[in-house]
Amino acid sequence: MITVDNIHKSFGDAKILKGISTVFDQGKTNLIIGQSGSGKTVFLKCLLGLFVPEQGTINYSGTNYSEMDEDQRTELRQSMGMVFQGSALFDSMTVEENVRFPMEMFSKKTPEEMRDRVNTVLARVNLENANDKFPSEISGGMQKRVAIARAIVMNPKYLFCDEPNSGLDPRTAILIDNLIQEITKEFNITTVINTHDMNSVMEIGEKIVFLKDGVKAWEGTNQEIFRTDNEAVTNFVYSSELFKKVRKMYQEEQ
Ligand SMILES: Nc1ncnc2c1ncn2[C@@H]1O[C@H](COP(=O)(O)OP(=O)(O)OP(=O)(O)O)[C@@H](O)[C@H]1O
Repeated sequence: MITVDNIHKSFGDAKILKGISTVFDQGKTNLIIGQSGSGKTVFLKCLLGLFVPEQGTINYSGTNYSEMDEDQRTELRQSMGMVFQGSALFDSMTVEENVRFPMEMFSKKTPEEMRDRVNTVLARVNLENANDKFPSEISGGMQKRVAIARAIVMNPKYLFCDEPNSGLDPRTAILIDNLIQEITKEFNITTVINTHDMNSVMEIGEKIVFLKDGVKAWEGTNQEIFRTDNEAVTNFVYSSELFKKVRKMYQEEQ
C-alpha cells in the first residue's frame, strides 16, 4: 500500500503537483488519468522516488520515504518493478538477457537460479520459447510481455506502469491490461498505472485518480466514473462519442 499525503512538486516557479493526497491499495490496479500536462508522469516519478516532493509525504507499507535511511531506500527501490512507455527493452540483448538484467544487477542468484526464474516469469506472461529472440524479432505486444516479465522478475511489492498500452492495437492492449491485473492479484502487488486509455479505465480501473492541473480533481472506481457528475471528469471521459454512448447506456440501466 502507498499512502500519499499532500505532496507538492515544483520546477522553478512552475507548480506542477499542488497538494495531492490518495491511497493506492495492495492487490489492486490503481490508475492515474488526466489530460496531457496534468502532472501524471511527475506524480509517478515522485512515487518511484525519482523526484522528491518539496512538501508532503509518501508512505510505502507504512514507512515514510523521507524518514528512510539509504539502506531502506535501496531495499525499497529493489521492491519496485517498472514497465516503461514503449517497453524500453535493450535492443542488443535477447529476451532472456533483458529479463535477467535486474537479477544480475541486484541479486546474488546463481546462473541456474536466474535461468529458472527467467523461465518462470516468461511462462507467466505466456512467452515460453522466446528466450533467444531479440526485441526486433517479436511483436509490440510480445515486447510488452517481456517488459512485464522483467518488471516482476525480482518479485516486486510495487509495480509502476507508464502508458503500458501505448502503440498497441485495442485487442492486444486489453490483453496486456488483463495480464497486469492478473499479476497484481496473483502476487498481491500495489500497481499504479499512468494511462490515457479509456478502455483501460473501463477494464481494470479498480481505483482511479483523476488529475487536473496538478490537483486531484476526482477519485473513484470504474463503476463510479461513468456515473459521476463531476464536470472535469465528464469533460475528460466523454470527449469521445463512443463514451458518450456508454454513459447513456449506464444512465438508462439505472
Ligand atoms: N523535469 C522537469 N523539469 C521541468 N518541468 C517539468 C519536468 N517534468 C515535467 N515538467 C512539467 O510538468 C508538467 C506536467 O508534466 P507531466 O509529464 O507530468 O504531464 P503528463 O500528465 O504526464 O502528460 P502526458 O500525458 O503528455 O505525458 C508539464 O508542464 C511539464 O513541462
